[in-house]
Amino acid sequence: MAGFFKKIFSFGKKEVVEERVDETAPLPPIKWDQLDALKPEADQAAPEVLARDEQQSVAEAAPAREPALELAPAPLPEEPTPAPEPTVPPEPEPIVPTEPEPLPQPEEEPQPAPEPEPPAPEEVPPAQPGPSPAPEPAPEPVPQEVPAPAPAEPEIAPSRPEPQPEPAPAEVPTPPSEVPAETPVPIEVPPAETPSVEPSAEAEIAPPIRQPAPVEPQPILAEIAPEPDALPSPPNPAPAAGKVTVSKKVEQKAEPVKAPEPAPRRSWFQRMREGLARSSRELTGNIAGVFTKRKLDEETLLDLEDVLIRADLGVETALRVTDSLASSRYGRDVSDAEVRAVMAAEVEKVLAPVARPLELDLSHKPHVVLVVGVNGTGKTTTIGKLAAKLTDGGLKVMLAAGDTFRAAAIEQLKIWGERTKSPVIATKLGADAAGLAYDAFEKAKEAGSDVLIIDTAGRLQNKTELMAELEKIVRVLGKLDPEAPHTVLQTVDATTGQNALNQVEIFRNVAGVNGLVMTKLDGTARGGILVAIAAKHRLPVYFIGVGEQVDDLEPFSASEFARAIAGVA
Ligand SMILES: Nc1nc2c(ncn2[C@@H]2O[C@H](COP(=O)(O)OP(=O)(O)OP(=O)(O)O)[C@@H](O)[C@H]2O)c(=O)[nH]1
Repeated sequence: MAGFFKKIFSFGKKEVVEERVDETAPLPPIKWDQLDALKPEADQAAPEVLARDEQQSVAEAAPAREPALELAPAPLPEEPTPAPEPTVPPEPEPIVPTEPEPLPQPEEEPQPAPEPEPPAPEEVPPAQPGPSPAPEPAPEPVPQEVPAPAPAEPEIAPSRPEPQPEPAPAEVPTPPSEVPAETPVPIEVPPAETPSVEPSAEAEIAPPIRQPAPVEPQPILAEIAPEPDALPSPPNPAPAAGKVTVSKKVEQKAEPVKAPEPAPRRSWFQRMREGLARSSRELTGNIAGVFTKRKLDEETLLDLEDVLIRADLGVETALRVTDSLASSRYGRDVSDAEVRAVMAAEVEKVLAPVARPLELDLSHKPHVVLVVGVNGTGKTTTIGKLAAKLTDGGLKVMLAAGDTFRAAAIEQLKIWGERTKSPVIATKLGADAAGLAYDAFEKAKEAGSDVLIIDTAGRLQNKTELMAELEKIVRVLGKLDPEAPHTVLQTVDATTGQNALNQVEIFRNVAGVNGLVMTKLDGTARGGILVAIAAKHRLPVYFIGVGEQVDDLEPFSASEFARAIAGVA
């Protein structure tokens, strides 16, 4: 003590602070009376508050002790030091026993709590200043200012129930944005008053906290909204699926059928040239490649020979062209145009003998035309086209459905008969074709027909049966007229290439073919095969087919075909 007073008088106020730390052991007597007067309630509630604080949260207990420490400084130098001492021991003591206690405490307090709750809404206006958490710690640390905090304590209770009613109904619908504003309030409120209000307050406070939950159903409604949007959409797919798609398909199928109808406006020569354009482009292009800045020598001649053979013109025609070039232009510069001109001339020479018009001997009543050829080469179509020409020329025509193996072939011929106003003789499917030909010949005689055109099957799958059938037809017709059939036409599909040569060979031997119709010259790159067939078989080529329409059958012209395939104007 002596040292203590010495330092006070000698060093003054500054050193007083240092001495407090040094002399902690001996302390002046504490005026407990004054302290009790200052905080009558706090003394008793102190252990309870500590228990609450520890149980509820450490953060809450902290402010409760701080006021106790602040109470000590009130007596200035003497009290500050003792303050921490008494407060420190009570803290650990209540911790253990209070753990079970806090549970009953909230139960006891809630009973008085409900009482202030009802008045709470009435005191709402005054409570607003009170609800601030500040007053709660204030009463304990500042007993001198008791008047101000003292009333605040009773107000705190009502003020806390106040936020409860506020969030309950009114704030729930409000957006979650209000929740953060309220969150600070519940954080400060719970320490002292929550126990009394917890049962009801939590139940009521929960809703605002659960506000996001009620908000969630709203987005659910929003999700439901798009569904009804999908409902109105059905009207769109309905017309789209029912009308648009179907109409498109129909139009796509109808357009190509309607397209060929206006085709007749182009001349057959134009269609032939267009059809042979592929053959011509390939051929002339290759020729130009051979004769680009090159003199005519053995090598160029061999190259040209290869080009012509690959164009299906045949070896004979190719040699004719190269021999012609070598005899007149060997060793000289030759342009591709000159080569194409020579080629056109030589091809025309090959075709000219076979390019002959179809002659009908009407002394025969009827003149019998037997049409043969491999399936799909255009027999039935060619018969229809030919019947149209004959009927247009005033001739009386009868048709015979000799292809008894295909119902479609019979029906197709009947259609052509209706178009050309020509009667069609047909029998049941699978009947003897020779017997049908015999009956048709008799009926044509009886009807006084000028021409009888007989369709036949073209099944090369069974060549023996095919040959037997064709031979039988010819034999039966000969019984009625030794010279019948007077004309045997074979349809040759230009797209078949070299195989067409073999087909002509077969049918010529079996049926005595004496004339050809080259079909499908429109749009093929293998038109040169006609030259090869003409050169090899030397059979008359009466017509060429340049389309599927009734007027797409044209007389064959050697010069026009030669110029078209050679690319010569
Ligand atoms: N582009 C084009 N198509 C043709 C020509 N000639 C026939 N056609 C088509 O070729 C297909 C076959 O013709 P058809 O007359 O049935 O041939 P077919 O030899 O009678 O065939 P089968 O009845 O099976 O023996 C059909 O779709 C015809 O329209 C033609 O010159 N040019």
